Amino acid sequence: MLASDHLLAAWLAETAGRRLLEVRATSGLEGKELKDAGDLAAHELLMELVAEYRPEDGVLSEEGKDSKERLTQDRVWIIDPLDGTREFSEPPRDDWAVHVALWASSNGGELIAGAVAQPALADASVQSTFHTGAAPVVPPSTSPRPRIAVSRSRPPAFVEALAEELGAELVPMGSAGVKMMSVVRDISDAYVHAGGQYEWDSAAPVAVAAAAGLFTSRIDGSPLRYNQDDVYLPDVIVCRPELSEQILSFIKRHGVE
Ligand SMILES: Nc1ncnc2c1ncn2[C@@H]1O[C@H](COP(=O)(O)O)[C@@H](OP(=O)(O)O)[C@H]1O
Ligand SMILES: [Mg+2]
Repeated sequence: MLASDHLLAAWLAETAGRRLLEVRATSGLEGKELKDAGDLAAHELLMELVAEYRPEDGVLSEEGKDSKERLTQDRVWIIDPLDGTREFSEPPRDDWAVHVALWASSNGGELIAGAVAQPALADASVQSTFHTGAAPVVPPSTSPRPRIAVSRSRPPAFVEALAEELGAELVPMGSAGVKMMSVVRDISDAYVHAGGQYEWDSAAPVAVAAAAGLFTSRIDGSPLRYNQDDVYLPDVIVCRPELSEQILSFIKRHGVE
């Protein structure tokens, strides 16, 4: 099974997710200490497992040192060991995730696999790992008006104006990955972010969202590019395809300030 990059990504994200649940349940830590312990435990486990199963590949992790050797490698894993760190430290919140993506130099550089695990969602009735090995099927929208997923702690001001123009409502939640998976899961219809983020915040969820047939781009409509020298990737749109034109047009007319 681990010969497949898709299934390896899913297994890595799930395994790190289980480790995070354990840290949350048994460490006795809270607040910043819990955040740091989670970040570190998931990062170290993922580094060990990638080295064991894909020793030739490069890695870019939020919690690791960026060696830049990855710029010369054909395959690079882009990992956020714990996205939504704040929500992780607020049990029993479930809006945090593990992101594992694989970038390859083919076709000028592209994401070729990705997985987002949402470990705290895990109960028998709800799928909690989304991955490119079995691309999720996005159900028809159940909402009479569009829903836009926004940060719980720092919703960008322009998204409120965008929501007004679209007649949309805002759905606050933590974690970039959880917000993108909320579009996949028909909990929202769009995630529009600007003002700061890094490649690891969006790589895996964008790979999954694209595989599920959703629209993904930068806010100027250009493609999202990964494994760049500068890993700052401050803006992203993930939405149902039928909303992309309206969203891009709003941003073109009003900007994001
Ligand atoms: N303005 C900004 N600058 C840098 N990172 C940002 C950001 N806004 C959001 N992020 C990152 O995107 C992720 C989701 O944030 P939010 O829940 O507020 O939407 C978080 O990742 P981490 O939890 O991995 O740090 C957060 O750090
Ligand atoms: Mg993150």
